[in-house]
Amino acid sequence: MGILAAAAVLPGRGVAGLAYPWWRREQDVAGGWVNRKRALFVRRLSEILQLAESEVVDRLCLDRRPGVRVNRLSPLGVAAIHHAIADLGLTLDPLDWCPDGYLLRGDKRVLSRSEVFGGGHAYIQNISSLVPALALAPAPDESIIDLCAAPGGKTAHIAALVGNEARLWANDGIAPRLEKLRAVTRQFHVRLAETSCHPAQYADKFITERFDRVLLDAQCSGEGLVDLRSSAALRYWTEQRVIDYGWLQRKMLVAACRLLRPGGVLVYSTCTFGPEENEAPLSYLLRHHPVEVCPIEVDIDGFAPDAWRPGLRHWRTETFHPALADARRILPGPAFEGFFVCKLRKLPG
Ligand SMILES: C[S@@+](CC[C@H](N)C(=O)[O-])C[C@H]1O[C@@H](n2cnc3c(N)ncnc32)[C@H](O)[C@@H]1O
Repeated sequence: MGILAAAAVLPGRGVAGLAYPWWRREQDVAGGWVNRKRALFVRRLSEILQLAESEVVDRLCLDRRPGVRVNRLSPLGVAAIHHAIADLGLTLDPLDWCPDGYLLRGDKRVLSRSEVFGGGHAYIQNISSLVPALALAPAPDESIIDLCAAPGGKTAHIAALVGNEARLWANDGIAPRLEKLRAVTRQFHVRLAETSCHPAQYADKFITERFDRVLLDAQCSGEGLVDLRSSAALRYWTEQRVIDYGWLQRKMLVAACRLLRPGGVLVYSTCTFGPEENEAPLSYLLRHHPVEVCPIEVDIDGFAPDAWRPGLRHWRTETFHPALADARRILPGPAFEGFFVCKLRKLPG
């Protein structure tokens, strides 16, 4: 067969076989795949969050205002930290629902490159990440474990809430991440009783101590952090990956529950939306282990009305535990990243 004849029968070729070269076809196939994945993702989130698809897209295409937590553990003192931040030409707008929590007005890079951050006097984090430690409501003298702790933002927040006066244990399942956690906690003046590198799903096999409070800020598919303006935003996202994480999280939750003493409190959080990673593993825990859901007493409603949704009762063929209405699904917005938080208490028995 001659070249022109071959070109004529190959799919995707133009009349002369050159008008639509192979590399354009590859690009279009990849582009079509990316667009289909994006459409599937947006449709899924629209169902989960009960928002119009256009609103899902708008909420995942935002430059969010950065959050800042002024670090009470710093030897500099809170007033001096505020002065140092003002001297950088930056402004802090207080969050009435989070002590020492602020929204930053100004360029985050100015703060991250400054001695205020380098010296561990103020931590930069999205304000959704402030909710889990507040929900945990730690108290001095308690024993507390953070099971997926690296890089350490929430560990440092817990330490600040108790003035470094709790027995605080930080675990992360990935060794290099644990090193990062050690560096961050040193930088932010956090006193840790223990660090360890165990897979959270088996942590109860390695750790014999039982705790007053457990934070499980689980590894997840990160749907709440997706920025749809980036063509690579969904590179690693698939529904199968979401389902696989759900199985891991179920095991992590069971181990976390076993690490609690009766009456102890567990906070489960993810930065993802899939019910497979949130309500499904939690429903399993509630149906097979002695735990109950507690309301989350962090009042973000005045700050951002309509900022969150209750946990879902149904998703596709599944029905979830009714108590999960007290879980919170924080919607992505101009300040909040997408997040899920649930607080549980271990019952005696
Ligand atoms: C969402 S991040 C935690 C963020 C952290 N809580 C913070 O506020 O800085 C999840 C962490 O889980 C860790 N991780 C992944 N798989 C794990 C496992 N099987 N067991 C324990 N930790 C794991 C990752 O290394 C990652 O640091």
